[in-house]
Amino acid sequence: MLQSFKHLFTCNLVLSRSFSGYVSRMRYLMRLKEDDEAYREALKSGKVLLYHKLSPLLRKTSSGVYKLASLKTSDLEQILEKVGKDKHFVNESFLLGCTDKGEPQFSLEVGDLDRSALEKECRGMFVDLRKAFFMIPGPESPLAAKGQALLRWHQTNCFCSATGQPTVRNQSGSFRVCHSSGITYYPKMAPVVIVLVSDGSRCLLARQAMFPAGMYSALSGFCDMGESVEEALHREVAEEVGLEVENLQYSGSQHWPFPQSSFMLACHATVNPDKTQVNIDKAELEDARWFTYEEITEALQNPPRDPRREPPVFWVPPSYAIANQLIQEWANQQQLSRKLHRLK
Ligand SMILES: NC(=O)C1=CN([C@@H]2O[C@H](COP(=O)(O)OP(=O)(O)OC[C@H]3O[C@@H](n4cnc5c(N)ncnc54)[C@H](OP(=O)(O)O)[C@@H]3O)[C@@H](O)[C@H]2O)C=CC1
Ligand SMILES: [Mg+2]
Repeated sequence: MLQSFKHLFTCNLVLSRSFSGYVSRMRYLMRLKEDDEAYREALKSGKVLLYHKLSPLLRKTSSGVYKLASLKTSDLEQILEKVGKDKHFVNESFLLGCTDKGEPQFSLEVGDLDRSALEKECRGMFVDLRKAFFMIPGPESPLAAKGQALLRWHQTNCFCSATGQPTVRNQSGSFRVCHSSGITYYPKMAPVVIVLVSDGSRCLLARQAMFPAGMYSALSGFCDMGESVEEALHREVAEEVGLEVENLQYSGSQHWPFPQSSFMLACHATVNPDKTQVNIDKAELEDARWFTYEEITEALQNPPRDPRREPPVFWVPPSYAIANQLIQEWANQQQLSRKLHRLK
């Protein structure tokens, strides 16, 4: 028996050597989710992102740029003790992923601790996530979002919905179990369709009353139970602006942490250019209108610095939102077809 395990172990080593770095990292993360001992070891050598009441900790670099602060576990233990918390509190961290170099990353909620004392000790500041997205480099946004989403999910899933009994997390935080009912709960995202509708020369953007002043985005909506992406997309456009879309084209997807975790599925679609009259559902939308290529390129080229303080008349969601990707793709497509048209 022992020999066969040994054999398996050797095979795994050989295999992992032949894997690409990406595969090795994914296999490593898989192991950390399942093997508590390996998880504890990883936590000792990993880095932790701190959140205070779900706001991530940022640090200003010497070049004046803000970045997500990730603290070495040993440093964090010392900081915790300085602010009057047991160092073993780091064990409450959740596994987030690992860097390209295979360094494990974790998130920890420290909302019960004194915010300013922590900020001083960590040489950083806790910033509301929406605001942080305007400050940190684009590639850090998904990690900041995931860290917050995972913490929120654990905070709001402490009890079993069948028995009302407390649920218990596994070590890595990849699920929670109710020992009374035996039900395992995994972190969830709600599927949402988002679509940029074009009539060939203009695109349709809308705003909800709760959006920041002047911001217009692509149409979006939660998928109903049992719906396909295509059905949800047709229904949402019909409900919100009274149009029938065709030629659906998938663009990409994104995890979106606000207000709860959504899984955004982004598509392009067209309408018949003779049937573009919008009929807005005022319960959902404050406004929806067609924008020209010139209006869109102007908005893309001049994103507002601080839209909540100085909102422009019209602006589009920032680059970390998948709506921005859709709008950018549409503008590129328009530019190309205009060039081709001129060549004819
Ligand atoms: N990343 C991006 O680029 C963008 C992301 N989004 C995100 O997409 C999500 C959906 O967009 P939105 O247009 O508001 O959606 P909908 O058009 O479906 O309308 C939202 C309404 O659906 C109800 N609702 C809330 N949560 C759920 C749920 N989990 N399942 C079913 N219905 C629900 C709410 O009703 P009630 O309030 O009555 O309970 C809410 O008023 C939002 O979270 C938004 O932040 C939107 C645009 C761009
Ligand atoms: Mg909507």
